[in-house]
Amino acid sequence: MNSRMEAIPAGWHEQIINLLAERIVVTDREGKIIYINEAYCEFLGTTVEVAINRPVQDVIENTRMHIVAKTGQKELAALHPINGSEMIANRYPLIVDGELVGALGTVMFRSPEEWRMYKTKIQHLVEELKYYKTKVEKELKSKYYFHDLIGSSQPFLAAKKLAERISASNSSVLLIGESGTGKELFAHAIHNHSLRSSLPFVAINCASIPEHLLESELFGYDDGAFTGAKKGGKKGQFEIAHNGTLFLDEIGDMPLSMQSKLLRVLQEKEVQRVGGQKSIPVDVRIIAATHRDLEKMVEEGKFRRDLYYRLNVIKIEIPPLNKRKGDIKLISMSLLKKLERKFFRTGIGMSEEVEQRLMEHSWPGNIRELENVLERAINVLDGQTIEVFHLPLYLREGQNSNGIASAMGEAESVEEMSSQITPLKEAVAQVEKEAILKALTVTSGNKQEAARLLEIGKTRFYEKCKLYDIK
Ligand SMILES: Nc1ncnc2c1ncn2[C@@H]1O[C@H](COP(=O)(O)OP(=O)(O)OP(=O)(O)O)[C@@H](O)[C@H]1O
Repeated sequence: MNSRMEAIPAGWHEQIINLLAERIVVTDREGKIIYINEAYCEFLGTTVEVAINRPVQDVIENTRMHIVAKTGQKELAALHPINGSEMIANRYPLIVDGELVGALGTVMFRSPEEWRMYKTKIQHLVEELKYYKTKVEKELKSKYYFHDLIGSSQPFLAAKKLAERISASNSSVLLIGESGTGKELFAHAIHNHSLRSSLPFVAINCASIPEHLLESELFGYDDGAFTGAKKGGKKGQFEIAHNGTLFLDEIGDMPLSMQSKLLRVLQEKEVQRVGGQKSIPVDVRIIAATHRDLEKMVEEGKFRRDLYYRLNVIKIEIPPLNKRKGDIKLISMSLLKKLERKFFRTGIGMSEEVEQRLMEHSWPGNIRELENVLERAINVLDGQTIEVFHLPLYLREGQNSNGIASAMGEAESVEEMSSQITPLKEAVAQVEKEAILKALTVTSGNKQEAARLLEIGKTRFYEKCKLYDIK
């Protein structure tokens, strides 16, 4: 029997490939798509004609195909978030005649039904895995000190000075600031500058812990507290942070039922593990942080007033990046140094035009967004100077700070101006769509984070994405 490929009629090849893997993409060494099948395009909400010859990162969110095409390192059964779901991706380097020529990627699941079934099955596990992964990463990450907090603008220095001054005290601290302004960095720095610095610093993100895990995570559990509980029980974060600092990030997202339990622990300075009887004394300094307006939440009955007072002993407001634009260059330089180490590069700088674009932007995602923009630029940079075309589209186009092109300034007559007026409903829809797209760019496609930036619930966010056909 002839087992050579030539024996297979040419017209069969594509169908055979499609049967082997429902969604398939092939790139060259530069990460440019040279083949993608219809099923994959359909799933991505694009077409083969649009996708072909484009950089794979522009077509497939969160892809790493261009990296595999460069490194030659295969990645098997990797979790790949697409369209808000975790898919399983395999990425193989393509080696022809001993030479790395590109990469081949497949995504599992043959039908949306199959994918939905799988998704329901593993959703719980993925949530838990994500939570523990972030926690481990955080624990391994180097700790920050006040000198790591870059900025010389007046409002920033005032916040930093206050934080430094109160470090030695044992009072609770409430850090208020938009997402990505550096609240976590402040918490680290306060701890490292305090008398507790050699003792544990435990960070916990109240928004990212699945609700059913929060209580046992904070307070621990005793042997046999629930099915699947570890033998011998488990310490909670309060016990682990004993004598040190407990950083409660996103405190505004803590469910009301948990708020009462937290308040009790703060008042009594002792915890009771889930399923346990014993009270365990704990001495922890609390640093809480949120991007939400807690006072408003208290008024609306969404946050306990007594807990708010207990946490809000020392309030530090961290200014958003657009209120300290003078710091943008300094912070960018410091971030570039950090990124140079990460990517084993040296001497990376930015053109004046790029600096100008960075100054003009409103930075809804603050320093985290700036960091993402620079990291993306380094990824696509061949030389040493970041130019405007290395920036994401929304910064390249020089939109004004609201992301809406300023048409008014260009209009010459009343007639011209009136011809530019769109029905309000349409205009609102356009602004909403742009805001969602921008939030998704800022968060590198993370829908949950994008919803948070836009300050709307996840359900509303998904409804809007559906309405505006945003995949
Ligand atoms: N002043 C600063 N100088 C340099 N880097 C900073 C500064 N502030 C924040 N960063 C960087 O910006 C990123 C976001 O910071 P951080 O996680 O502390 O923000 P956050 O306010 O806690 O965000 P979130 O509310 O979303 O959790 C981090 O990578 C951090 O290293």
